[in-house]
Amino acid sequence: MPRRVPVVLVAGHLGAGKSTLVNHLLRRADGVRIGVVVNDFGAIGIDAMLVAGQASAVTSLANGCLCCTTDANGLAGLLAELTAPSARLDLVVVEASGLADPRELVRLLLDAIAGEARHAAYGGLVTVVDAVHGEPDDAVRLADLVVLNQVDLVDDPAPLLAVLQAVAPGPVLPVVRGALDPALLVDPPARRRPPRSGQLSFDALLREDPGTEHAHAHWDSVAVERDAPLDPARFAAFLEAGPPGVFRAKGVVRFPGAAPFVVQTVGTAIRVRPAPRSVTVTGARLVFLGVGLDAAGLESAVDGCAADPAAGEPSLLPVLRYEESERVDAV
Ligand SMILES: Nc1nc2c(ncn2[C@@H]2O[C@H](COP(=O)(O)OP(=O)(O)OP(=O)(O)O)[C@@H](O)[C@H]2O)c(=O)[nH]1
Repeated sequence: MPRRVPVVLVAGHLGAGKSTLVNHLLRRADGVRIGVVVNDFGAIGIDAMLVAGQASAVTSLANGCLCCTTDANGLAGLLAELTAPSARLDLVVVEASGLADPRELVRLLLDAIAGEARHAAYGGLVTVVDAVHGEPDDAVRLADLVVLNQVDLVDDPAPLLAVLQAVAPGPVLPVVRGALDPALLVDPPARRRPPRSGQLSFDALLREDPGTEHAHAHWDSVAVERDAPLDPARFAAFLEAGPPGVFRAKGVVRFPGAAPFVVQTVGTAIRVRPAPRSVTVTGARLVFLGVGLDAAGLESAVDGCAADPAAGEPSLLPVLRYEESERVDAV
């Protein structure tokens, strides 16, 4: 059955390192098939990438500029194609022009998902900030993930990091040369197989060359499992608040008197759907992915969502308002 393909928006000022980050994702895709929408083909060296098989699909908007696309048509049609099951992509990355208004971009993406691009899912707004000139702006305030790039060019990135952390709703990840791990954005596909012994894949060969790439910046994942069911209102409030440091979360959860649900979040964008019948969980099985995660804090926050056995069967409405249509499987 087809699944939804996350679409990630990459925003940031001119020269912040957006193309460098997209390049890194492509080089280090490690089996994740990435489609890219760019304004400027030159910046990424797309032709070379297609020849080398690094980019699975690369395209640009007809008028060449995402920030000038006011109708969802240009973007929605493009995303519908890239996320169609026949395109067999795992992730689509849209690199915005440095001039694009991030709020407008997110609106365009959500309109596209609600309309023509029905196999797409919101994959998050990733805002690239350069450590030399960066400052908190709208793109930071809206970001699901802030990538603080070019930290090699400053003596101490800590003061700007603290400022960004204070205003950004999600995590801030300090990196050099856009070294963001695609696995933070999307789960690596199950079809990926290790290369046969004695033979390096193209991805692996690229990784072998220490001159081409920096290692991914460090991020965390925390798994929390509980046997008892959760309270829908408490759990929804926990997700809506955006647990500190979490970029995305996924898992299965059971509420009193109901069959289990699959839950996925990116920032505070929440999606739930009934779990397949094969899923047997009495409480919660959740994984949180982010930066600087506090495992004990997340565990106690999930404990705080426990249902009160004496309270009977609570209403599922606080959770069901995030239920997605049945048209396609979730990611
Ligand atoms: N020293 C250093 N240079 C970097 C880093 N990241 C990117 N650069 C360089 O910074 C310049 C700008 O990077 P780009 O990736 O083109 O920036 P961009 O945000 O795509 O720029 P526009 O497309 O003009 O908006 C390039 O020369 C990169 O090689 C970094 O972490 N450290």
